[in-house]
Amino acid sequence: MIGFGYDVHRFKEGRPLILGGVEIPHTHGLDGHSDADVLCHAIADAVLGSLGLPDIGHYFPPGDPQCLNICSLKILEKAAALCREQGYKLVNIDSTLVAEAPKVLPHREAMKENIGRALRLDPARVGIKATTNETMGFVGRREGIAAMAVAQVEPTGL
Ligand SMILES: Nc1ccn([C@@H]2O[C@H](COP(=O)(O)O)[C@@H](O)[C@H]2O)c(=O)n1
Ligand SMILES: C[C@@]1(CO)OP(=O)(O)OP(=O)(O)OC[C@H]1O
Repeated sequence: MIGFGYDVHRFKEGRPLILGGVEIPHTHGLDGHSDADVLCHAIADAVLGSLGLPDIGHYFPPGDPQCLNICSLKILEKAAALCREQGYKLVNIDSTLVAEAPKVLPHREAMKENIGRALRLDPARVGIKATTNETMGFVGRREGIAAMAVAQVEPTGL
């Protein structure tokens, strides 16, 4: 079974930029109630979607004081735990970050390690790609970063 996830967060000055659990040096971070890790959020929704479960807002309600600045790797840990509880295991993840800046690919290996650890998945099975939006739209105007992800799961018995 497969699932798809999409998320977007707006840039905000004075916040750290966290992507895939890695703090990436940049002029702006992303705004959010959590750590605003747009990549982890998209991947979590892809995992939850593959199982037909509700999205991350159901498990981590927006505005919930317990979610304030939460490390989004914890959200991935929860999604992976739900997957195991349902009798499924993750096969692989693929994802794309859409950001005009900064360059994120230099941090790819560190992000893969973090995400693999949180999901209990071999980092070699965590795909992370990046593209600019060629200066078009809100991403092109450097207003924020978007992320898309797919997840594949299969029954544990296979
Ligand atoms: N935020 C980004 C965007 C892109 N990259 C890398 O640059 C390559 C070229 O991107 P274009 O949008 O100009 O085609 C892309 O394939 C990525 O390898 C990046 O690291 N960070
Ligand atoms: C995880 C949550 C918790 O507030 O994080 P946010 O930073 O609000 O991010 P968003 O992707 O807008 O919604 C998901 C929320 O459930």
